[in-house]
Amino acid sequence: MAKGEQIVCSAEEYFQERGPTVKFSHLHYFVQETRFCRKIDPEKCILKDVSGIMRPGMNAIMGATGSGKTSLLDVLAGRKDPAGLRIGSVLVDGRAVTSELRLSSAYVVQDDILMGTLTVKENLLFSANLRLNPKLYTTTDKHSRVAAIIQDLGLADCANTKIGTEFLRGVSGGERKRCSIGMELITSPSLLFLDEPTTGLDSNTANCIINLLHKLSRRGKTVIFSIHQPRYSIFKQFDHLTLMHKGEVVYAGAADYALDYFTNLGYQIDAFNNPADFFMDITNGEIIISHYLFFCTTFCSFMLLCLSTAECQNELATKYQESELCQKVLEELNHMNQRTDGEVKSHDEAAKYATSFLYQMRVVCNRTMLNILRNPQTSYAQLALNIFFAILVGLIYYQIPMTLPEALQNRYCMSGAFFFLIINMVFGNLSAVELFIKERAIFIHENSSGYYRTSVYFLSKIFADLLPNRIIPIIVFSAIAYYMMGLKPAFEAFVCFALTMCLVSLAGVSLAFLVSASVSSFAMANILIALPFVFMMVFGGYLVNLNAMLSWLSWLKWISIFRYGLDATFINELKGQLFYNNGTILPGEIFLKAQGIDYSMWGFWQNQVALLGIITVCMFLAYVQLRRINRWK
Ligand SMILES: Nc1ncnc2c1ncn2[C@@H]1O[C@H](COP(=O)(O)OP(=O)(O)OP(=O)(O)O)[C@@H](O)[C@H]1O
Repeated sequence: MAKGEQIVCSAEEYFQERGPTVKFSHLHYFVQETRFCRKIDPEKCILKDVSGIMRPGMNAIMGATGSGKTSLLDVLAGRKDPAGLRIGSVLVDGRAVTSELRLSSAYVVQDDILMGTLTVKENLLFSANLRLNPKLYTTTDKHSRVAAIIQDLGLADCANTKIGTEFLRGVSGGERKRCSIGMELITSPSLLFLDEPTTGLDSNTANCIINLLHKLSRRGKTVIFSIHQPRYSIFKQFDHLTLMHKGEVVYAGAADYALDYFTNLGYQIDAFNNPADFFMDITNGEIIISHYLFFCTTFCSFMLLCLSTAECQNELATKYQESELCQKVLEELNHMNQRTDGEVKSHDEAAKYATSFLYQMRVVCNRTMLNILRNPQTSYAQLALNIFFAILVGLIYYQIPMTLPEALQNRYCMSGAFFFLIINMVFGNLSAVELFIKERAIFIHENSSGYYRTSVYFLSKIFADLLPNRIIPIIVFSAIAYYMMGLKPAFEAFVCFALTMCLVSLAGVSLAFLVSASVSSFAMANILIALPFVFMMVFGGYLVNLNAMLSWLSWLKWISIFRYGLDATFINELKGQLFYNNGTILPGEIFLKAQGIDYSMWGFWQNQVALLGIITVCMFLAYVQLRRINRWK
């Protein structure tokens, strides 16, 4: 397809490709439960011998909570850990589910995962920019496609409204859901999975969403979704119904035949009852086969009834498996399995992204910067905190004299200015632990849907966080504190001081990033970050004489951010300075020697190199941790 050929005015033309047929046979899915980090035996089987065929149209998966709807949907969409699928296979148009297939289909998660500070249109454009190949689609094409989707989903009125965050009221729940669906429709997928698209919406909005899906299905798409308790106007739009109970299929077939099927089994629907509610009542055991009613008149029969009701629920799955309906499906699946036996074992190649690394970098960095600009509280707070502490330190240690003993006491004694500065640099960056935790869900969703590479997300966050939240406030902090305290007047000395402060701060930040990428809760992150900071402070060599106590732990000073920061600041300040004591002049080097600090040129720069080393190692490990995040549902 040549570039530019995609400029289309109507959404209709985007959705012409016919959807695939999804066939799955004898799925047995197991999960390993854990308690106190220990595996509980035996494994839990959450899908038991589930088979079916879903063709282009509206395919609903219904069932009570915990019946296995989402699990089945995830297995079909290739989003569930394949290790749990012990028996059975899923074929999409006769092909096994690979990463490529996963990326070409659409998956709308239950909790809408959208960037709250961006408008509906900006979110859709973000998806278009990253998921449409720029070699095939011009910027105008992408804008046309976004406009068509906005029109098609009825989002025109709120196109320029922000989605909303916890601090900002944005679009309504229904508009949010439609925007989530739009994000997936950008690639005009022929196969669409939706996890409970109507949950949490009022009945009218739910109706609108289902109407929209119905419209898509009539254009040939295969729409597969899980749902519970649909009202009748929604239910009647289903083409195919899979009814689940405790991980087993109790009915799979045409939605409009389901009522006849259960009536044939002996269940009677009340007049005016909604068939969807009726089916749910049957699976929950609240409706019983009519001939059992006879026993209900006596207590004895009541006991019998209870037994038969419990049995009845398990029997539903057995009855379905024995039914002609199921036999037909199995026959068709057997036939297909024989034909595709060789093809199924095709290996899963790494998915290809629609856009290059640099292009992704540009788009993702733009969004991250926009997000920071529209949600600047953290950046403002960081800057304000640094200015406050700089003025505080400046006032406490205002114009430190060059006469002893105050000159040295105030500079480097345990309670001195430098220690205070370094502590502020390290602990002032605790907010960095939220970086990867806050957006974990959005990263997992977008990364596994093929928006961008992990490295792109990592680098964009690092650049976007480091500049506004770390480097700029620290330079401001250094300038205020340095000149208020009256430290060495040479400008180079100030530059070296500011550089040391930046490196100390970045070392603390990189450790926070590592923790942030490794855990998913703030509470855990706070515990994990406080521990190494306190250790580094204690074993930095200034609070405790390591040779006198715990000498076997003295090696910890080599990984102490505090030690490198303090050594560098002392050398920078004391080297070449003269101090006065009762008429005698003492060079700063004497004090450095007394402390055992190497004040040569390398002696100073080795601290910066060590800090850079800590930053590099922690950043690298943070990236590795981000890659290791479990993407399976
Ligand atoms: N990773 C897991 N570990 C333990 N149990 C699990 C896991 N995944 C699913 N289950 C269990 O499998 C069963 C089916 O879960 P599933 O989420 O598929 O149900 P559902 O029908 O979609 O429910 P709901 O409507 O509440 O979302 C539940 O009992 C659930 O607790």
